Amino acid sequence: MKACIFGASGYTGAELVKILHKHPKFELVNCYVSEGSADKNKRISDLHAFLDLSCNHILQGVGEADLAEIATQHDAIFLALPHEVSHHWAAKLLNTNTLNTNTKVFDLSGAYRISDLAVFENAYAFPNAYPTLADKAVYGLAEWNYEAISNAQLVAVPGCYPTASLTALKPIVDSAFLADNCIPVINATSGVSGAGRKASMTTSFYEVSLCAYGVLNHRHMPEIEEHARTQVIFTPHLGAFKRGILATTTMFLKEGISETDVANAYTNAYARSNIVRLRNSWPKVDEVANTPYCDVYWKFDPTKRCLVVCTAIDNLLKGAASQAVQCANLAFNLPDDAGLL
Ligand SMILES: NC(=O)C1=CN([C@@H]2O[C@H](COP(=O)(O)OP(=O)(O)OC[C@H]3O[C@@H](n4cnc5c(N)ncnc54)[C@H](OP(=O)(O)O)[C@@H]3O)[C@@H](O)[C@H]2O)C=CC1
Ligand SMILES: CC(=O)N[C@@H](CCC(=O)OP(=O)(O)O)C(=O)O
Repeated sequence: MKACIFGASGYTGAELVKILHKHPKFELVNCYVSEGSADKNKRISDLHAFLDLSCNHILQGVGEADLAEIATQHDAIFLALPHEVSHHWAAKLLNTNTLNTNTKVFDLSGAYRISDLAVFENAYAFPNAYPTLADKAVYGLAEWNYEAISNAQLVAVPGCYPTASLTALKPIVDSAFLADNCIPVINATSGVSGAGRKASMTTSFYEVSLCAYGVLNHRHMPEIEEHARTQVIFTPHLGAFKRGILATTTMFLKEGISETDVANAYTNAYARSNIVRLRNSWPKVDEVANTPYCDVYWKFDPTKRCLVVCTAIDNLLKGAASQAVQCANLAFNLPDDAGLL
């Protein structure tokens, strides 16, 4: 299957290049940046020296006028672009007049993750101009949506914090174990690569120090709430490390739920997955950095009825690029972990 990446010079784009270059079934044929990009015409392995030298794709500058033709040339199209750009470009690429019947788009941005368009506009500060497409987009939380992803033409790959948070929340919420009136509390810390490659004051080396941000108004809170089907209190933090997220989710469970019930909920939910790993000790970001895994560990106090769950992922991989490839694998009838482990 022929694949291409838009935004290949960015942090998640480069991780996609690394995975697809070695993937047994996808052939990476084109890597794109914007028409005016400072990185246009550079070799991707010169820009990101962690890539194999054999990965010698030249970054091609493209604009909206090129999309119709590009859509006919690829089976799998990965968008590692800013939200506003993905929002328009996914719609252009999926124009039914130009689309190969089998072409599928995997959008790493937040443009199509929230189905309620008023909630979306409030979180992203721009309206979704393509409600029909938004309606068709499938949320790519791989372990929870195998079948819908297999049949999707547009997959909205989840955000990094929502991936870590939902992996902890969903086994409990879907089992109806959450105590009445309990609003789960999620505190999560991300490395600076979560903010992307473009230089900014907040991610500059001298400025970064462990700190909360986006308190009670981060755009990932409504994304988590929609897909967990519960309200949450989500507080992100920026940590002084490069990659990884540790999310700690605290919730109260209904009376009568036992430690075994909790263990069964997680074991059953992730029995099929080689990517979500139920651990025997508290996960660390360094143990998942540069891997596609999501590590999970919990402790339940039946007397207090309090459950604390820690999940750890690499924000650039399970939080973005490797989950996008998990979705592409499913969409092309491959095992979800093909080319990832
Ligand atoms: N970083 C992370 O941990 C995660 C990121 N995401 C999402 O994935 C997407 C990519 O993120 P990330 O890789 O971090 O971002 P980066 O800032 O590192 O990369 C963005 C890429 O988009 C390209 N780009 C920027 N503006 C335009 C434009 N107008 N037209 C075409 N291309 C453009 C850039 O190249 P150039 O400007 O040179 O053209 C670059 O290749 C974002 O939507 C982000 O929200 C999702 C989950 C986790
Ligand atoms: C540390 C940091 O800045 N993280 C980013 C989240 C990155 C992510 O998941 O991206 P989406 O934008 O695709 O949702 C943030 O808080 O905005």
